[in-house]
Amino acid sequence: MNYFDLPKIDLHCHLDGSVRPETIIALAAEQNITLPSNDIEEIRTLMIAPETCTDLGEYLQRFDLPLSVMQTAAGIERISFELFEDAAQENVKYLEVRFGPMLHLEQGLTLEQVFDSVVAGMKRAEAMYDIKGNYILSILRHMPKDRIKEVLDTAAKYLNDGIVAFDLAGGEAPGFCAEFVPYAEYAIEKGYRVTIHAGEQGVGQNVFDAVSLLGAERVGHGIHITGHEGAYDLVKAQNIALETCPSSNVQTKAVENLANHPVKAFYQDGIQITINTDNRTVSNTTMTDEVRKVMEEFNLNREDYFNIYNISIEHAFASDEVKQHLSTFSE
Ligand SMILES: O=c1[nH]cnc2c1ncn2[C@H]1C[C@H](O)[C@@H](CO)O1
Ligand SMILES: [Zn+2]
Repeated sequence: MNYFDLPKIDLHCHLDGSVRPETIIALAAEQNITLPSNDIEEIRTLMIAPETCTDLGEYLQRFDLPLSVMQTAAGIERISFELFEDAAQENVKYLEVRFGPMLHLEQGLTLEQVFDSVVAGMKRAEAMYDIKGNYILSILRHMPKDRIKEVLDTAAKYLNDGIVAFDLAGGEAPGFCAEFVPYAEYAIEKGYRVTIHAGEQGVGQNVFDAVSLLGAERVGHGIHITGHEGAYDLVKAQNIALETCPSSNVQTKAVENLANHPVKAFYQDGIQITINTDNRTVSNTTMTDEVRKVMEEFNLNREDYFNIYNISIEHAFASDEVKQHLSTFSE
Protein backbone atom coordinates (compact mmCIF):
# COMPACT_ATOMS: atom_id res chain seq x y z
CA MET A 1 0.00 0.00 0.00
CA ASN A 2 1.15 3.52 -0.69
CA TYR A 3 1.05 5.06 2.78
CA PHE A 4 2.31 8.42 1.53
CA ASP A 5 -0.66 8.85 -0.80
CA LEU A 6 -3.29 7.95 1.77
CA PRO A 7 -5.25 10.93 3.13
CA LYS A 8 -4.25 11.31 6.77
CA ILE A 9 -5.41 13.07 9.94
CA ASP A 10 -3.14 13.87 12.88
CA LEU A 11 -5.00 14.81 16.07
CA HIS A 12 -2.01 14.71 18.42
CA CYS A 13 1.08 16.66 17.39
CA HIS A 14 3.17 19.05 19.50
CA LEU A 15 4.49 22.23 17.90
CA ASP A 16 7.73 22.37 19.90
CA GLY A 17 8.40 18.67 19.24
CA SER A 18 8.01 19.09 15.48
CA VAL A 19 10.48 21.84 14.55
CA ARG A 20 12.73 21.31 11.52
CA PRO A 21 16.38 21.03 12.67
CA GLU A 22 17.35 23.41 9.81
CA THR A 23 14.98 26.00 11.24
CA ILE A 24 16.59 25.77 14.69
CA ILE A 25 19.91 26.76 13.09
CA ALA A 26 18.38 29.53 10.99
CA LEU A 27 16.38 31.04 13.85
CA ALA A 28 19.29 30.81 16.29
CA ALA A 29 21.41 32.82 13.83
CA GLU A 30 18.67 35.44 13.42
CA GLN A 31 18.12 35.69 17.15
CA ASN A 32 21.82 35.66 18.16
CA ILE A 33 21.42 32.47 20.13
CA THR A 34 24.47 30.25 20.51
CA LEU A 35 23.62 26.62 19.83
CA PRO A 36 25.57 23.64 21.19
CA SER A 37 26.55 23.05 17.54
CA ASN A 38 25.83 24.49 14.11
CA ASP A 39 26.11 21.13 12.45
CA ILE A 40 22.73 20.01 11.17
CA GLU A 41 23.34 16.35 12.00
CA GLU A 42 24.38 17.18 15.55
CA ILE A 43 21.32 19.38 16.02
CA ARG A 44 19.12 16.63 14.64
CA THR A 45 20.68 14.15 17.10
CA LEU A 46 20.14 16.53 20.00
CA MET A 47 16.48 16.94 19.06
CA ILE A 48 15.54 13.30 18.53
CA ALA A 49 14.81 11.33 21.67
CA PRO A 50 16.81 8.08 21.63
CA GLU A 51 15.17 4.67 21.56
CA THR A 52 17.01 4.13 24.82
CA CYS A 53 15.13 6.77 26.81
CA THR A 54 14.50 5.46 30.29
CA ASP A 55 11.09 7.14 30.51
CA LEU A 56 8.92 10.12 29.56
CA GLY A 57 11.08 12.41 31.71
CA GLU A 58 14.12 11.85 29.51
CA TYR A 59 11.99 12.29 26.38
CA LEU A 60 10.72 15.64 27.65
CA GLN A 61 14.29 16.99 27.94
CA ARG A 62 14.40 17.20 24.14
CA PHE A 63 12.10 20.22 24.10
CA ASP A 64 14.51 22.77 25.62
CA LEU A 65 16.46 23.34 22.42
CA PRO A 66 13.45 24.03 20.14
CA LEU A 67 11.81 26.18 22.80
CA SER A 68 14.92 28.38 22.94
CA VAL A 69 14.19 29.65 19.40
CA MET A 70 10.41 29.84 19.92
CA GLN A 71 10.40 33.07 21.91
CA THR A 72 9.75 35.55 19.08
CA ALA A 73 6.58 36.15 17.10
CA ALA A 74 8.34 35.62 13.76
CA GLY A 75 10.00 32.41 14.94
CA ILE A 76 6.74 30.92 16.19
CA GLU A 77 4.85 31.94 13.04
CA ARG A 78 7.51 30.30 10.87
CA ILE A 79 7.56 27.08 12.86
CA SER A 80 3.78 26.88 12.79
CA PHE A 81 3.73 27.44 9.02
CA GLU A 82 6.47 24.85 8.41
CA LEU A 83 4.76 22.19 10.50
CA PHE A 84 1.56 22.56 8.48
CA GLU A 85 3.61 22.63 5.27
CA ASP A 86 5.48 19.43 6.19
CA ALA A 87 2.24 17.67 7.09
CA ALA A 88 0.44 18.88 3.94
CA GLN A 89 3.29 17.58 1.81
CA GLU A 90 2.68 14.03 3.03
CA ASN A 91 -1.10 14.26 2.49
CA VAL A 92 -2.16 15.11 6.01
CA LYS A 93 -5.51 16.75 5.35
CA TYR A 94 -6.28 17.85 8.89
CA LEU A 95 -3.84 18.58 11.73
CA GLU A 96 -4.48 19.55 15.33
CA VAL A 97 -1.35 21.03 16.87
CA ARG A 98 -0.84 21.50 20.57
CA PHE A 99 1.61 23.72 22.39
CA GLY A 100 2.23 25.16 25.85
CA PRO A 101 1.45 28.89 25.59
CA MET A 102 3.33 29.65 28.79
CA LEU A 103 6.53 28.12 27.41
CA HIS A 104 6.89 30.99 24.91
CA LEU A 105 6.99 33.98 27.29
CA GLU A 106 10.68 33.90 28.24
CA GLN A 107 11.75 36.85 26.06
CA GLY A 108 8.82 39.15 26.71
CA LEU A 109 6.14 37.97 24.28
CA THR A 110 2.59 38.39 25.53
CA LEU A 111 0.12 35.51 25.44
CA GLU A 112 -1.81 37.35 22.74
CA GLN A 113 1.31 37.60 20.56
CA VAL A 114 1.91 33.88 21.00
CA PHE A 115 -1.66 33.05 19.91
CA ASP A 116 -1.52 35.51 17.01
CA SER A 117 1.73 33.87 15.81
CA VAL A 118 0.69 30.23 15.90
CA VAL A 119 -2.64 30.95 14.23
CA ALA A 120 -1.08 33.21 11.58
CA GLY A 121 1.43 30.52 10.59
CA MET A 122 -1.30 27.91 10.35
CA LYS A 123 -3.58 30.16 8.29
CA ARG A 124 -0.73 31.00 5.92
CA ALA A 125 -0.22 27.29 5.27
CA GLU A 126 -3.96 26.63 4.96
CA ALA A 127 -4.10 29.25 2.21
CA MET A 128 -1.27 27.55 0.29
CA TYR A 129 -1.96 23.85 0.77
CA ASP A 130 -4.85 21.39 0.96
CA ILE A 131 -4.69 21.15 4.74
CA LYS A 132 -6.90 22.43 7.54
CA GLY A 133 -5.99 22.74 11.17
CA ASN A 134 -6.65 23.87 14.68
CA TYR A 135 -4.61 24.54 17.79
CA ILE A 136 -4.95 22.97 21.24
CA LEU A 137 -3.76 24.70 24.43
CA SER A 138 -1.52 22.42 26.49
CA ILE A 139 -1.17 23.37 30.11
CA LEU A 140 2.01 21.87 31.56
CA ARG A 141 1.08 20.00 34.72
CA HIS A 142 4.21 21.00 36.65
CA MET A 143 3.89 24.74 36.04
CA PRO A 144 2.19 27.27 38.36
CA LYS A 145 -1.57 27.39 37.83
CA ASP A 146 -2.05 31.11 38.36
CA ARG A 147 -2.20 32.01 34.66
CA ILE A 148 -4.32 29.14 33.32
CA LYS A 149 -7.55 31.17 33.23
CA GLU A 150 -5.72 34.06 31.58
CA VAL A 151 -4.50 31.64 28.89
CA LEU A 152 -8.08 30.49 28.29
CA ASP A 153 -9.44 34.05 28.28
CA THR A 154 -6.79 35.40 25.91
CA ALA A 155 -6.96 32.49 23.46
CA ALA A 156 -10.75 32.88 23.29
CA LYS A 157 -10.09 35.52 20.62
CA TYR A 158 -9.52 32.53 18.29
CA LEU A 159 -12.05 30.13 19.80
CA ASN A 160 -13.38 27.95 16.99
CA ASP A 161 -11.35 30.02 14.57
CA GLY A 162 -7.92 28.46 15.04
CA ILE A 163 -7.90 27.41 18.70
CA VAL A 164 -10.33 24.77 19.89
CA ALA A 165 -9.32 22.79 22.94
CA PHE A 166 -7.74 22.47 26.36
CA ASP A 167 -5.13 19.81 27.23
CA LEU A 168 -2.85 18.87 30.12
CA ALA A 169 0.65 17.66 29.22
CA GLY A 170 4.09 16.97 30.71
CA GLY A 171 5.08 14.35 33.27
CA GLU A 172 2.18 12.19 34.45
CA ALA A 173 1.81 11.62 38.20
CA PRO A 174 -0.91 9.37 39.59
CA GLY A 175 -4.02 11.37 40.54
CA PHE A 176 -3.02 14.59 38.74
CA CYS A 177 -6.57 15.32 37.52
CA ALA A 178 -8.15 16.36 40.83
CA GLU A 179 -6.29 19.65 41.08
CA PHE A 180 -7.25 20.71 37.55
CA VAL A 181 -11.03 20.32 37.90
CA PRO A 182 -11.80 24.07 38.17
CA TYR A 183 -9.68 24.83 35.09
CA ALA A 184 -11.28 22.16 32.93
CA GLU A 185 -14.71 23.38 34.03
CA TYR A 186 -13.74 26.94 33.17
CA ALA A 187 -12.50 25.83 29.74
CA ILE A 188 -15.70 23.91 29.00
CA GLU A 189 -17.86 26.85 30.12
CA LYS A 190 -16.02 29.08 27.69
CA GLY A 191 -16.60 26.64 24.84
CA TYR A 192 -13.30 24.76 24.60
CA ARG A 193 -13.24 21.04 23.83
CA VAL A 194 -11.14 18.84 26.14
CA THR A 195 -8.45 16.27 25.49
CA ILE A 196 -6.05 15.22 28.26
CA HIS A 197 -2.72 13.35 28.19
CA ALA A 198 -3.42 10.40 30.49
CA GLY A 199 -2.65 6.71 30.78
CA GLU A 200 0.67 7.23 29.01
CA GLN A 201 2.84 6.31 31.98
CA GLY A 202 1.10 3.26 33.34
CA VAL A 203 -1.72 4.86 35.31
CA GLY A 204 -5.11 3.69 34.00
CA GLN A 205 -6.90 5.50 36.82
CA ASN A 206 -5.73 8.80 35.32
CA VAL A 207 -7.77 8.04 32.20
CA PHE A 208 -10.83 7.32 34.32
CA ASP A 209 -10.28 10.65 36.13
CA ALA A 210 -9.61 12.61 32.92
CA VAL A 211 -12.98 11.50 31.56
CA SER A 212 -15.05 11.56 34.73
CA LEU A 213 -13.50 14.58 36.51
CA LEU A 214 -12.22 16.75 33.67
CA GLY A 215 -14.74 15.98 30.93
CA ALA A 216 -12.16 14.69 28.43
CA GLU A 217 -13.77 13.71 25.13
CA ARG A 218 -10.46 12.38 23.87
CA VAL A 219 -7.41 11.09 25.71
CA GLY A 220 -3.80 11.56 24.67
CA HIS A 221 -2.28 8.05 24.54
CA GLY A 222 -4.59 6.36 27.09
CA ILE A 223 -2.92 3.04 26.42
CA HIS A 224 -2.81 1.97 30.07
CA ILE A 225 -6.55 1.46 30.23
CA THR A 226 -5.42 -2.11 29.48
CA GLY A 227 -4.61 -2.64 33.15
CA HIS A 228 -7.65 -0.84 34.55
CA GLU A 229 -11.09 -2.30 33.97
CA GLY A 230 -12.99 0.77 35.13
CA ALA A 231 -11.10 3.05 32.77
CA TYR A 232 -11.40 0.60 29.89
CA ASP A 233 -15.15 0.24 30.33
CA LEU A 234 -15.65 4.00 30.69
CA VAL A 235 -13.68 4.79 27.53
CA LYS A 236 -15.69 2.21 25.63
CA ALA A 237 -19.09 3.15 27.04
CA GLN A 238 -18.58 6.88 26.46
CA ASN A 239 -17.03 6.52 23.02
CA ILE A 240 -13.89 8.36 24.12
CA ALA A 241 -11.26 8.54 21.38
CA LEU A 242 -7.69 7.52 22.19
CA GLU A 243 -4.99 9.50 20.41
CA THR A 244 -2.37 6.77 20.09
CA CYS A 245 1.19 7.72 19.16
CA PRO A 246 3.02 4.41 18.64
CA SER A 247 6.62 5.56 18.04
CA SER A 248 6.51 7.95 20.97
CA ASN A 249 5.16 5.19 23.21
CA VAL A 250 8.08 2.94 22.29
CA GLN A 251 10.60 5.73 22.98
CA THR A 252 9.15 6.65 26.37
CA LYS A 253 8.92 2.97 27.39
CA ALA A 254 5.15 3.28 27.70
CA VAL A 255 5.28 -0.01 25.76
CA GLU A 256 8.24 -2.37 25.45
CA ASN A 257 8.06 -2.48 21.67
CA LEU A 258 5.59 -1.86 18.87
CA ALA A 259 4.37 -5.47 18.84
CA ASN A 260 3.23 -4.97 22.44
CA HIS A 261 1.26 -1.81 21.64
CA PRO A 262 -2.44 -2.31 22.40
CA VAL A 263 -3.66 -0.32 19.38
CA LYS A 264 -4.86 -3.34 17.40
CA ALA A 265 -6.50 -5.02 20.37
CA PHE A 266 -8.32 -1.75 21.08
CA TYR A 267 -9.38 -1.43 17.45
CA GLN A 268 -10.71 -4.98 17.33
CA ASP A 269 -12.67 -4.41 20.52
CA GLY A 270 -14.38 -1.34 19.12
CA ILE A 271 -12.42 1.29 21.08
CA GLN A 272 -12.19 4.56 19.15
CA ILE A 273 -8.51 4.66 18.24
CA THR A 274 -6.70 7.21 16.13
CA ILE A 275 -3.08 7.15 14.86
CA ASN A 276 -0.93 10.25 15.45
CA THR A 277 2.68 11.45 15.51
CA ASP A 278 3.01 13.13 18.97
CA ASN A 279 6.27 14.84 17.94
CA ARG A 280 7.50 14.72 14.38
CA THR A 281 11.08 15.68 15.25
CA VAL A 282 11.52 14.37 18.79
CA SER A 283 10.02 11.03 17.74
CA ASN A 284 11.73 11.22 14.32
CA THR A 285 8.50 10.37 12.54
CA THR A 286 5.77 11.42 10.11
CA MET A 287 2.15 10.41 9.69
CA THR A 288 3.24 8.22 6.77
CA ASP A 289 5.63 6.37 9.10
CA GLU A 290 3.13 5.97 11.92
CA VAL A 291 0.45 4.62 9.59
CA ARG A 292 2.94 2.28 7.91
CA LYS A 293 4.24 0.94 11.23
CA VAL A 294 0.79 0.23 12.63
CA MET A 295 -0.59 -1.30 9.43
CA GLU A 296 2.42 -3.51 8.80
CA GLU A 297 2.96 -4.60 12.41
CA PHE A 298 -0.69 -5.50 12.89
CA ASN A 299 -1.65 -6.64 9.38
CA LEU A 300 -4.34 -4.04 8.88
CA ASN A 301 -5.85 -3.58 5.43
CA ARG A 302 -7.17 -0.62 3.48
CA GLU A 303 -10.66 -0.99 4.90
CA ASP A 304 -9.23 -0.94 8.43
CA TYR A 305 -7.26 2.18 7.54
CA PHE A 306 -10.32 4.05 6.38
CA ASN A 307 -12.26 2.91 9.44
CA ILE A 308 -9.55 4.54 11.56
CA TYR A 309 -9.47 7.62 9.29
CA ASN A 310 -13.23 7.96 9.82
CA ILE A 311 -12.82 7.64 13.59
CA SER A 312 -10.39 10.57 13.39
CA ILE A 313 -12.94 12.63 11.47
CA GLU A 314 -15.66 11.82 13.96
CA HIS A 315 -13.54 12.88 16.95
CA ALA A 316 -11.74 15.84 15.39
CA PHE A 317 -12.40 19.20 17.04
CA ALA A 318 -13.20 20.58 13.59
CA SER A 319 -16.23 22.37 12.18
CA ASP A 320 -18.90 20.40 10.34
CA GLU A 321 -17.72 22.02 7.14
CA VAL A 322 -14.15 20.77 7.60
CA LYS A 323 -15.41 17.30 8.59
CA GLN A 324 -17.50 17.22 5.43
CA HIS A 325 -14.39 18.11 3.40
CA LEU A 326 -12.36 15.37 5.13
CA SER A 327 -15.01 12.79 4.44
CA THR A 328 -14.67 13.42 0.69
CA PHE A 329 -11.32 11.55 0.95
CA SER A 330 -12.88 8.53 2.70
CA GLU A 331 -13.45 5.30 0.90
O1 LIG B 1 4.01 12.55 24.89
C1 LIG B 1 3.99 13.54 25.65
N1 LIG B 1 3.47 13.42 26.88
C2 LIG B 1 3.38 14.45 27.75
N2 LIG B 1 3.83 15.67 27.45
C3 LIG B 1 4.40 15.85 26.23
C4 LIG B 1 4.49 14.82 25.29
N3 LIG B 1 5.11 15.31 24.19
C5 LIG B 1 5.35 16.61 24.44
N4 LIG B 1 4.94 16.92 25.68
C6 LIG B 1 5.09 18.20 26.37
C7 LIG B 1 6.44 18.83 26.13
C8 LIG B 1 6.15 20.09 25.36
O2 LIG B 1 7.04 21.14 25.69
C9 LIG B 1 4.73 20.40 25.77
C10 LIG B 1 3.96 21.33 24.85
O3 LIG B 1 3.98 20.93 23.52
O4 LIG B 1 4.13 19.12 25.85
ZN1 LIG C 1 1.65 14.36 23.44
